[in-house]
Amino acid sequence: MSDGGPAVRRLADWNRERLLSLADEFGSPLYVTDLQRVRENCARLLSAFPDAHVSYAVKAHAGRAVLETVRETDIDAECASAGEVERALAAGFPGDRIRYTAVNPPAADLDHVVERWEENPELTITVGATDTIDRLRERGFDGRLCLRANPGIGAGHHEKVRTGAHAKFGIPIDRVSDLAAGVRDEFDLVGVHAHAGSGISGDDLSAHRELVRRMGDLARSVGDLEFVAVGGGFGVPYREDEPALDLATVADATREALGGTDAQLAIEPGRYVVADAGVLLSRVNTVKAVPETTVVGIDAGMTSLLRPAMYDAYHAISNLSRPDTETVPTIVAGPVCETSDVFADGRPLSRPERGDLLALGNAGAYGYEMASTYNSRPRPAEVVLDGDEFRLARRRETLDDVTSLERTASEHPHTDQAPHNL
Ligand SMILES: Cc1ncc(COP(=O)(O)O)c(C=O)c1O
Ligand SMILES: N[C@@H](CCCC[NH3+])C(=O)O
Repeated sequence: MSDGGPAVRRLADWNRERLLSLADEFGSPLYVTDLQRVRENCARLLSAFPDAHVSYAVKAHAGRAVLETVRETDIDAECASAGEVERALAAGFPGDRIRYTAVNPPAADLDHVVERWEENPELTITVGATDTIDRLRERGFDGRLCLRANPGIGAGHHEKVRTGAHAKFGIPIDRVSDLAAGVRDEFDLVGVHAHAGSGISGDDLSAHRELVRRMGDLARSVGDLEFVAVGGGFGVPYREDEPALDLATVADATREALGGTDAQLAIEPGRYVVADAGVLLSRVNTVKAVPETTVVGIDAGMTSLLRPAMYDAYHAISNLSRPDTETVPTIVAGPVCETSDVFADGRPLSRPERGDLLALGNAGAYGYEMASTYNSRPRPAEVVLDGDEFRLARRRETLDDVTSLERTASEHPHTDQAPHNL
């Protein structure tokens, strides 16, 4: 199998001098995304799953440069909202390479996606509730439909990302066959779908296997389907000593669990494509010695990278400014007024000093995408690398951007005394 590049890319594999100079030029906090690594990750997926249909879960990183890079491979786009569909189209994905997975979709999303479907009739819509089918019907949609099952099995790195057993997602799997028979005349029923969750590790593929087995059974019971999608969720090593997921093993386990079916296997990884293609650079502004540790205050916070605050997620951190000095235990914390705005506690770091530049690894997936402007903090900029070239891909947000939606009472006087004001 041609693996398309080394399977693990650790923080130490990034070019330190290059990152230092990018932060000097573009400021911090700064996301840096390496498109060549995105390509390598896509190539590894395609070679491990040569017979599968592969879509990229756009939610992991929806930046234009990443989407264009993925589009140039044979990987399609799996979108979670009208906005993501719009971004996929703008990045050049044709409609037949876009799958929209609707989760309790707001009316505006359905209006928009159905409008796009009218122009791109090969676009596929995946639904996880009969309400969504009714609402699509009301809008005149009769195109490619996929039914999302709730398989009753969740997996993932944290309970908040285990979707497969949560009632929010999908139609209970034992009802899907009947529903499929009922909607076949009206829609072009092309597939069934499920997703266990995000961050499945190679140590335990049992949940993944069981989900795929149930989906194989479902595909056989529904019959006459183009594809059976078993979601994404392939994990990457966040800790320095964690091994990489062995994709060949996952692919073998998936094929074996699926069993014989005419429906093509479909997968939709997000994290695997972009996580190790991105780092977040952040400058130290405060160094405070406290009993037994040193608090290192940095200019990135939970508003730049939410994962540690939300999931207690681990991201490798390195002091790029002092690669060779002895380490001290530290607490690395952001500028947001929340106790959870801490990236690491007890982490050894090369003696940090004010002005040093830190890098946080594996920030390419669910990094910028989950950033916010809480505490009125502008979101970081993003630079993309491609070989020796680099360019600004998303400019830094400004304070004017953050306040731009504000309207004063004199600009928008509100005279409506209706009950909804109460
Ligand atoms: C339906 C669906 N597909 C794919 C993904 C991508 O997951 P991951 O980034 O873990 O591969 C997600 C996110 O968990 C998802 O909800
Ligand atoms: N945002 C999550 C992944 C969940 C993806 C959405 N289903 C994470 O950072 O790990």
